Amino acid sequence: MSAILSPIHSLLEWIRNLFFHEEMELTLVGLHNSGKTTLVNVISSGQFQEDMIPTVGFNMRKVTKGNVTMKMWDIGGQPRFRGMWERYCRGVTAIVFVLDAADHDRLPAARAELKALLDKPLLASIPVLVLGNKNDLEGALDEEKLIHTLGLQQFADREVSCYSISAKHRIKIEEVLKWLIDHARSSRQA
Ligand SMILES: Nc1nc2c(ncn2[C@@H]2O[C@H](COP(=O)(O)OP(=O)(O)OP(=O)(O)O)[C@@H](O)[C@H]2O)c(=O)[nH]1
Ligand SMILES: [Mg+2]
Repeated sequence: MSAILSPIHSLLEWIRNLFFHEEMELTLVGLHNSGKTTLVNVISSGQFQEDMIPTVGFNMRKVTKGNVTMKMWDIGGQPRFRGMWERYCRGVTAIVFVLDAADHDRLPAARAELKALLDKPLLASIPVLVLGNKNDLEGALDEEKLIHTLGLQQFADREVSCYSISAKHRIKIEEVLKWLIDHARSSRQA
């Protein structure tokens, strides 16, 4: 057997070595077509599908990997479902806001929806992970540009992180999982 572990094996090994069983509840929100359901699929089964059906309402997926159980609420991003976002974000371990980092025309709308959500007083203490998805596409904004374009500096008084990822090519998925697990731990210790 090769001594060099693939990234996914080393991640699984790292998860198995966690002493505590971590339970976390996440809510994924963001404009439609940003890749929320794709990300949930990639995290839970490793499957990428090109032709996805838009989410109507929401899906819930529970997945256990090693010592970690993740309950993921995946909410539809079409305008008619956005009124549900806040309700599904209340009390979760972390909010994951996904956007299509290559869809420049819709970045202002993504910024406005993110701001409206983070302005909700009941969500003030919940950590937020902003994911600029589809970084495999030409013209996708990198982390620095995302922070600037989304105006993330205005949230300096709360826990907001931003990664540039590709659910399709599994770029930075390990870092996303590590961030989530770290935040599950800190919320348990709080
Ligand atoms: N190139 C590329 N395409 C992606 C990536 N992630 C998702 N997609 C594609 O983007 C489209 C929309 O993906 P979904 O996962 O359905 O998006 P969603 O955010 O769940 O959309 P709603 O359910 O309508 O809110 C699909 O065609 C996916 O194949 C990625 O990382 N790169
Ligand atoms: Mg969806």
